[in-house]
Amino acid sequence: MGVSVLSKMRVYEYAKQMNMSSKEVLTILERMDLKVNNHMSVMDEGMMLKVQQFFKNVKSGEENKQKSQSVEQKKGQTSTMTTTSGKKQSNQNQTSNDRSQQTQKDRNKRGKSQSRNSNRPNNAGRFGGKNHRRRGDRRQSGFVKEKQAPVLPKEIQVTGPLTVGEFAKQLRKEASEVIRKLISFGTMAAINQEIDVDTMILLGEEFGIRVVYKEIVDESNFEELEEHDDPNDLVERPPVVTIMGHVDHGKTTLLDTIRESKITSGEAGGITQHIGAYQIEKDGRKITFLDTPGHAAFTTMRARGAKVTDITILVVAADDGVMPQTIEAINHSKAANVPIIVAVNKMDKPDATPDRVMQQLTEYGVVPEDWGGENIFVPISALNGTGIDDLLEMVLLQAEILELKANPEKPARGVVIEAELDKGKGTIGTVLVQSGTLRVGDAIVAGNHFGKIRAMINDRGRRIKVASPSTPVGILGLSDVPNAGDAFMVFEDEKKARAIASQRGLKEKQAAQGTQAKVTLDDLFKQIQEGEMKELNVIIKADVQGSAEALQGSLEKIDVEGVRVKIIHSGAGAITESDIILASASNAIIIGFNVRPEPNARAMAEREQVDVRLHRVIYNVIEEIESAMKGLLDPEFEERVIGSVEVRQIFKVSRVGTIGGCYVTEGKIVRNAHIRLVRDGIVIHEGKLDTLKRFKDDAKEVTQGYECGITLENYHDIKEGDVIEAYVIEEVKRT
Ligand SMILES: Nc1nc2c(ncn2[C@@H]2O[C@H](COP(=O)(O)OP(=O)(O)OP(=O)(O)O)[C@@H](O)[C@H]2O)c(=O)[nH]1
Repeated sequence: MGVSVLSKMRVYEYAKQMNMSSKEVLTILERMDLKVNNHMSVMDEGMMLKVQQFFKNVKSGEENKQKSQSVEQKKGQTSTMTTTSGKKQSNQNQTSNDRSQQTQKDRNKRGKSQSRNSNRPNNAGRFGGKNHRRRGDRRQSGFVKEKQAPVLPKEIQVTGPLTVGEFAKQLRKEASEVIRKLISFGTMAAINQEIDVDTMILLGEEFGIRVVYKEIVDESNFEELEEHDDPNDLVERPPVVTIMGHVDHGKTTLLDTIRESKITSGEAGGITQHIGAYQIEKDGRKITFLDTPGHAAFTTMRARGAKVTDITILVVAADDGVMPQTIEAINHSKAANVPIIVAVNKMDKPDATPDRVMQQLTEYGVVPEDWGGENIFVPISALNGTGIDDLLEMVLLQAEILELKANPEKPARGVVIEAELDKGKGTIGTVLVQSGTLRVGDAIVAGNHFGKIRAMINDRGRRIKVASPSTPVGILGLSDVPNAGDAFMVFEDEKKARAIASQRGLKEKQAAQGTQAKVTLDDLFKQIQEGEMKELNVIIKADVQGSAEALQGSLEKIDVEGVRVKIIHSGAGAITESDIILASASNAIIIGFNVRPEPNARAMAEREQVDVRLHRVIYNVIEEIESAMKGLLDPEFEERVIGSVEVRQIFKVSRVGTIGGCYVTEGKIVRNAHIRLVRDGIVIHEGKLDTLKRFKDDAKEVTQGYECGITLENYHDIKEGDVIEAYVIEEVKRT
């Protein structure tokens, strides 16, 4: 840098000389672990040099990245003269360019003079006057070298994190300017480092440019869409309650009692319609109950990603206490983060012992408030109705704590509770509206199906026209039957709904197809030729992470006539069942590098027809895959595993070495077999047997279920628990 430095300077002086704020300099010093107290602290020459070096690094990084761009710019400067060195000059330029349109001659003239201007190592134009020239000089030679000042955008849109360089480009600013602003925020970032949207918005404000975050929305994936509501639009919504508990503890009786005693006001006399959920009113406030007792429905919904329940009522019979399904219900609720209210039922029975229930439940983390816990316990009798009012009050209290809210002023979204095909009416589905308001006539997608809502009925069998958040409602008009737990959403019209539904159907089909056609190296060439294969999915399992990475690097370079290898998973360790599941689900082959499949994984690979290739030399893996892609895979020999033995004891004998006391767990082991020694799923030695003995005698082979003594040729590091796999090499006749 061309800045003249004294051997010592105070931070603020140095900052001034560098045309920076003291805070910026302090931030840099702090990040570089150069301790100073404040702007009055003294910096020595070493410190100054380090700060300068930092800027040099920033600048060289930026220059490398923008090299090609700057070449272009230079070209532009000499040919069209529209690029200048400062904002004001840019404006002047603009005017002169306007004027220059008069004659070609004029343009050429001005061009020459401006070309000289913009190549001068001086930024005078930026500060618009002689007085600032010195300062401009310093800037130029020191930190920010502004080559251009294009018209700045008023607003830019970003869709996610960007690197400093990319963001600067969008702002039409130099990256170094952005870096400098970041430093003033106390953040040190290099040109290639990513910055998040919030930071971009802040930076934008600093530059006077509005940064707007624009979400890329895949509407066909609507269950993943997050709700963004203005808090002012949110209104209270009724809680949605699921009743769970052990068999015969009184779930159905409780659901019936509640329904009969507390039907929504104004609807008395209606005939109960089973639609999978119902709503009651207590003290003018509503509660929605899912009508399918037990945790099966709860879990099915959750497995499909739906979060429906706000509160669980756990029914425990006071005469029976905590039973297996009580515990399951607790675990399901906890896993879903749903608060539990305990209804201690059958209190009318003489042998009811509620204290015992409370005591038992504490063992599972469900503790009454009186005992310092956070669960509400309500003694009830579902049969004769005592305690039901208290229970409902507690539900409302819990709902209040949860502050359940939704925005009713938008198209509805929610979950399918149940659906079936009615011969006369077509698909009848019950949906729970979770946000927005559902209306007759709405175009809707539920699961992979679409439709226009022809009619809606409530849990009293009455026709209704609108359904607000937390309302369960039966709908008519879907093209087909969706699954319980499927998400639904309203779209602007039926055409859009149809398109979204078909997109979702296609996605599902593709996902399902992926699990069917299994790729193997043997038929790879055929599939490539038929144009079915553009990418070979591969899972790598290796003895150590390093070799997995090396193999990954080599395989990713393979390109045979446009077909490439895609590594979908790689890791260290034995090939496990979950590797096989992944391979099967994603139509991949597995490469084991110095590792073996676990016994269960081996069986599963056979069942799932997953091609598992085992190797010890990277080159061989690459060759095998390349050959398979070219249709040249035609090995004349193939290994066949004949048996597996487990080392159960170790004997060290001088002059003989280490003898493994073994047990044949699978197949047989023969004296002249090839072997590999496997420890924790990893091949640690490959070679041949030296001796194979039954008791004291040499044996030619030992079969499954028998013990034997084994020594290996030139290898003595056998350990208890090792597995010795025996195989033979056989000639393969290919058709
Ligand atoms: N005495 C008494 N009996 C009750 C009470 N609640 C339920 N019962 C009886 O207990 C038995 C089982 O009740 P259900 O409501 O069917 O129990 P559930 O939990 O729904 O049972 P499953 O549907 O089999 O899981 C029935 O005979 C009910 O009449 C109660 O508060 N007191």
